[in-house]
Amino acid sequence: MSEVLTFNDVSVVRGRKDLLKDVSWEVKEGQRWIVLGPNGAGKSTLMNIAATRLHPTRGTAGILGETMGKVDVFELRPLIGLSSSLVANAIPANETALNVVLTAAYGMTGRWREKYEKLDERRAFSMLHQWGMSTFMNQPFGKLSEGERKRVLIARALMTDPELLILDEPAAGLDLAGREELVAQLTELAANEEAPALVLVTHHLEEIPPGFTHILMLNAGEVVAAGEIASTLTEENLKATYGMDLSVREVDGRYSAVARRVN
Ligand SMILES: Nc1ncnc2c1ncn2[C@@H]1O[C@H](COP(=O)(O)OP(=O)(O)OP(=O)(O)O)[C@@H](O)[C@H]1O
Repeated sequence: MSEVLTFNDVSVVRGRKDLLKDVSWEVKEGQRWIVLGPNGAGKSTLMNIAATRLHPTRGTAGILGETMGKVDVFELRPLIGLSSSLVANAIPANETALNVVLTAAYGMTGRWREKYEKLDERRAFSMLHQWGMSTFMNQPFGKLSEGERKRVLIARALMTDPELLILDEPAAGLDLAGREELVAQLTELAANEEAPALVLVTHHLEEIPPGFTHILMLNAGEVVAAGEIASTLTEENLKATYGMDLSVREVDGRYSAVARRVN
């Protein structure tokens, strides 16, 4: 199984603060990871390194067999699909849903004067179709609902047929039905052997799609625990992650957590 991410003692320091501290993490081909942690734990910072948007201050970040700092990131980026608020914010509000997906093939966020291949246009349409968004192809991104935007962003992230797909809080802002539909689609994606390695950042155990295999738990920039979900997502590790006594339930591969009642 080949290495997708090999992070050794990765730290990111800004001023006197360690946004990440000595994070070691390995993601292999075929694995599906959840990254969990409270606000400010460093999840997005870690995803920005994995997506080659940020260099570690210390340590080494191996990405798809290359080492950050020793490789042209523009060669790596087409191999990494990223859906995040950072990407969403870079997209012009008047760009159509189809163009949002299509421009990923050219490493851009807005269409300008480039000429696109018919083949790319067909693939962009097919990606939108797969994520239930083909009827919105001509609608401006800025006029889509939150849930529709999330789907377009995932279609965009998959446009280049990446080897690693990073979804940073894909269910944030979705209503209950929207979340459940997304979890169902991500469950299908996780089960697809052709799908890239997956990394999904979330705050909520309810958003973990069945079929995800591993979890990385972060607190204050440090790894609390990492490993297979079944053995790692324990009440003890959740307490160390969130500083709160939580009671965890698992029903048919779906997880949930609530505060433990003190009698
Ligand atoms: N450029 C920066 N300079 C200083 N501090 C920063 C910088 N970027 C992020 N931070 C801080 O680093 C910490 C980690 O931020 P990050 O966005 O990675 O956390 P997160 O786990 O993704 O949080 P959330 O769940 O709220 O999105 C936060 O305390 C944030 O304020």
